[in-house]
Amino acid sequence: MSIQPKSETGESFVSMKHIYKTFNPASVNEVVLFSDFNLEIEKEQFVSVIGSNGSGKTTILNILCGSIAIDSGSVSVNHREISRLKEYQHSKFIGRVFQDPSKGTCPELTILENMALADNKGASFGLQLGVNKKKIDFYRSQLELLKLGLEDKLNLPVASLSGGQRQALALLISTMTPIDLLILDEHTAALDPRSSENVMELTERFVREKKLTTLMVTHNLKFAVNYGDRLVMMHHGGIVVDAAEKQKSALAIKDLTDKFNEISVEVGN
Ligand SMILES: Nc1ncnc2c1ncn2[C@@H]1O[C@H](COP(=O)(O)OP(=O)(O)OP(=O)(O)O)[C@@H](O)[C@H]1O
Repeated sequence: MSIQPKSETGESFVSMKHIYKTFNPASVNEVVLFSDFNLEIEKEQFVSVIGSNGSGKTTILNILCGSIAIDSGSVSVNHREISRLKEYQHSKFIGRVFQDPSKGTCPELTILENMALADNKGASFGLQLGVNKKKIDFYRSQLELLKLGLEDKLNLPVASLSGGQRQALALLISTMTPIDLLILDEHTAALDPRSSENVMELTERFVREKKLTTLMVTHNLKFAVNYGDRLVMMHHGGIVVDAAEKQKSALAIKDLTDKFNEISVEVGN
């Protein structure tokens, strides 16, 4: 796979520059997390992020999604500064799949209703079922991509699906409309080993077929090594390993466990 070059301005597709972030400043609970943190991601690159507990992985995702404000620095996606946008505005161009399978979908709604909601980016779905056969056919064809037989269960409430099926549906829903960035927030961590393998394989297929720029946080070293084009390891708000292409292909889980012994990262789920 070829990674798209930087734009004419030399800026990467996703860019976090000179980020400073302190939680609870000037209090006993003060946490100085980022002091001049930088991360650049090229278009269509699939980056896995691993790291010690509290190293700042989730905060990076929250900053990109607008749920945490930075103290200073700049954040751009698709060459547009986004750090001052409201959180809801981010969902128009960023898809996020969470660890908790109940977060990406509305359990009490059917598969069809969930897809219609996502298709309208959360606006009242007002789907006129009788006249909107074209849309339903489209949703069915999208569900076929999952190879889980859900295309024949459109009217089933999402609550009755397994965790793995829900995560697959959440992945589909978050990438059904065009997005600039896909964020995977430990999205296999709550699944059994077999389901997490299946969701990971589906993730890889979607990322490649839909040419998605992707940032995945995981505690699963095997997934970080086996999937993606680049592996970033974090510790104490900084990047301690950044391996891409040949360097990443040469990485073995043992190299990472050795490196991780000192920063105690769980291996596997
Ligand atoms: N909203 C918040 N308020 C106060 N402190 C926060 C907040 N969010 C994160 N932190 C602190 O920032 C640090 C980094 O947290 P973060 O959740 O980003 O780490 P992480 O690398 O995702 O950790 P883990 O692997 O344990 O999920 C932690 O010390 C955490 O307590």
